[in-house]
Amino acid sequence: MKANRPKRDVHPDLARERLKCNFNIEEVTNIIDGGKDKTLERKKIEDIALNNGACLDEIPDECLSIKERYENAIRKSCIYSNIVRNEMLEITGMENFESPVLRRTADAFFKDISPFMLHLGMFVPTLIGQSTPEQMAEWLPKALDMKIIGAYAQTELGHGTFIRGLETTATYDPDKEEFVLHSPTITSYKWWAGGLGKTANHCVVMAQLYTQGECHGTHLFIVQIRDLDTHMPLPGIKVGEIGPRMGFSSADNGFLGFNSFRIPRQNMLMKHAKVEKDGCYVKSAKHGKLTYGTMVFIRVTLVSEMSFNLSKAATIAIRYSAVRRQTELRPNEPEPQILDYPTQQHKLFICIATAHAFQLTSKWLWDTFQAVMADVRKGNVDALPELHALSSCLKAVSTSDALSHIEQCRFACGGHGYMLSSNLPFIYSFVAATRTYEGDYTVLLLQTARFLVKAWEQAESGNNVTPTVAYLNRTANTKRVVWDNTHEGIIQSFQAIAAGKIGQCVRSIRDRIKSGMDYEDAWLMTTVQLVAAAEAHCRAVLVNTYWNEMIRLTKSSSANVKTVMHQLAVLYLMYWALEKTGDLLKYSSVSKQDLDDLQRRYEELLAALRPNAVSLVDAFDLRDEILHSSLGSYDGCVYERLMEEAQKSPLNAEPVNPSFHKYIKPLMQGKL
Ligand SMILES: CCCCCCCCCC/C=C\CCCCCCCCCC(=O)SCCNC(=O)CCNC(=O)[C@H](O)C(C)(C)COP(=O)(O)OP(=O)(O)OC[C@H]1O[C@@H](n2cnc3c(N)ncnc32)[C@H](O)[C@@H]1OP(=O)(O)O
Ligand SMILES: Cc1cc2nc3c(=O)[nH]c(=O)nc-3n(C[C@H](O)[C@H](O)[C@H](O)COP(=O)(O)OP(=O)(O)OC[C@H]3O[C@@H](n4cnc5c(N)ncnc54)[C@H](O)[C@@H]3O)c2cc1C
Repeated sequence: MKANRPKRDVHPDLARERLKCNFNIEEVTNIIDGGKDKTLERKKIEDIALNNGACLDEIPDECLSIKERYENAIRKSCIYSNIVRNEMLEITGMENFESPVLRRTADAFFKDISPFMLHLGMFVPTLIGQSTPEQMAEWLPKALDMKIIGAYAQTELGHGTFIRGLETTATYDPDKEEFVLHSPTITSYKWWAGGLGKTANHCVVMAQLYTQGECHGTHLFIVQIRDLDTHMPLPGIKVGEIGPRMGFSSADNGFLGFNSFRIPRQNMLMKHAKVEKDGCYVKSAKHGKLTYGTMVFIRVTLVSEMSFNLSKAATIAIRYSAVRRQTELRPNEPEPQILDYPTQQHKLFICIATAHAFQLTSKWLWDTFQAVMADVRKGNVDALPELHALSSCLKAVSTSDALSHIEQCRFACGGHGYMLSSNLPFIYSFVAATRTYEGDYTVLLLQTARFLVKAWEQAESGNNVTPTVAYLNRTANTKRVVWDNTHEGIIQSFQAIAAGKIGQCVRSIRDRIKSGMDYEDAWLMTTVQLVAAAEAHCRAVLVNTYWNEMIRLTKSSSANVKTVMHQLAVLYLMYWALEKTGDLLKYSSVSKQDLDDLQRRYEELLAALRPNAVSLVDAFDLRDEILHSSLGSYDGCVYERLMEEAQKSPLNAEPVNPSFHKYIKPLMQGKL
């Protein structure tokens, strides 16, 4: 089903906005993409995938029934994965199958989500990260060639966060050289896995491993759940879809139960531990948590995923705000564009800056991840705790911030932002899930806090700590940092806030232990503060990384690009400094006058960025097919598109709905 949309002239307000631009848009796009060559590659891939128009639906997805929506998503997933398999991977290379470009291009096909997303997003990365070379040779080509379709079934009805509490068992039977998978209770049913309900024929299952009468904790197994020909569930497998959700409507999130279901011994993913034929358990992992590797990988990728979602929301809201006019400022003057209101700029410019902050930080995080993984392959796991702490807090804070900024984008679009055709509700509900999945916000910040408390104790006793907490060596024993309103001063203040909060947590725990509590209770009573301390640490990492990366990446940029990139980074620092004035007053020497000055400079910066706002979102270079928005298209023809989308409502298919004759008329006539 293809729909041909009329080509329209660009709305004069948007055209005027674009004339005001004073920087080279392409240069900024190149910085976001990671270089000119990357931009060219992305555009080439987008052309291949999108120029055939396969992404457009005659009937909007949201007007379909649950079943039709799923079937349409599968239809498009097959078209899309064929394009990926036959054309795109040739350009990106097989090793880059999870490239953000593929992810971004997929959005043009799926306003919501593809049922294949978890196959490529988690099943394949788990095969790569957790298999032996022999297992990889067996499974990976089939998975990449879509000969098998997988899901990642870890979470159960009773446990998502506490992985050690999972109940599914995998008991080794040495006589048959098989594992017996079993779901002993209702709470042990696998629950939530994307693509598991109806699509997948295989999945990775996390289960408690039992061999020679002993439990060795959770391990990963690859399990075929459906017949490859008939697609019927195999005997011993109970599988289905979990029901309607806030978003992820077409991802057929599923449940799965095992009734003494047997799989060959070779189906345990044995990179980090194995079970010999005789049932002997051998652990080769140098770190107990390496089986959690796929989660760390996804947490790392989610930071750039948040940048992408925020850039979509910001593009929609800013283009709309340039076209929308509301309220006379003075009698008989034309109504201003709502983008001229500083309150609107306050809601929206931080979204552009945050998309940049997350994008630049995500590249740095990705490089860190790659370096740590290279060390792990050589047997050195020393940097794993820091990577876990870093990926946990950046996943938590980036998803949470993206969610609240996207909600601001919706507010910024008034009533029309509430329309599904604006795409903002889809973006919001997709991002809402990211705050929970792959580790809930609070839970992950508490993981970071464990690392920070240890680092603080090391710094306190004069030992050097790892790079991302190096600021503790400088600040752990200082009371308040001297306020300085330069960017260096603001970054140091964020580090002082983090150090101050971590130190306060350590003191609270110690005081509680002194007054008779054991360590676990003292920790538990301090968790509200610990979450705040981990968030503060994450903010310190974000402001520092964003600033340093922005300076590094604009070294050879033209003067005006340097200026606008600099303005965005300063805006980001100021926004968060003003959000955290209470903390600044507590942990720095900032005065009321300093804060008033900061507020004024922030407002001046909003005004300075105003003429470039539309061009800054143009620099995200998001094609209309990817935006899917009646409010955010490049031409700005908002009202025409809203009307066009309204016509597609199934309720408009007939002038009078049958319910009038069945119910309303009898009610009016007193005959009901
Ligand atoms: C054709 C169309 C295709 C279209 C798509 C194309 C594009 C494809 C590409 C897609 C790319 C990107 C998109 C991605 C989308 C993904 C969608 C994902 C959907 C969601 C999936 C899921 O949610 S899967 C389930 C995830 N579950 C969780 O995250 C659970 C959270 N819980 C935990 O992680 C853990 O239980 C815990 C960390 C909270 C606790 O674990 P545990 O109890 O075992 O540990 P302890 O608390 O006792 O800690 C012991 C020590 O271990 C340290 N630790 C813990 N974890 C780790 C780790 N991972 N690494 C290193 N160290 C770790 C912990 O810190 C403790 O240390 P000490 O303090 O030193 O003791
Ligand atoms: C859209 C979506 C897709 C998903 N896809 C998959 C998938 O493909 N595969 C898969 O295996 N799973 C998947 N999940 C499951 C997801 O990973 C879990 O829901 C997530 O990890 C949270 O776990 P939970 O649901 O058990 O929450 P809970 O842990 O029950 O959390 C409930 C509340 O308790 C709090 N809490 C829990 N533990 C603690 C603690 N120790 N300290 C303080 N507070 C705590 C949390 O902060 C939260 O407020 C998906 C979930 C969603 C929403």
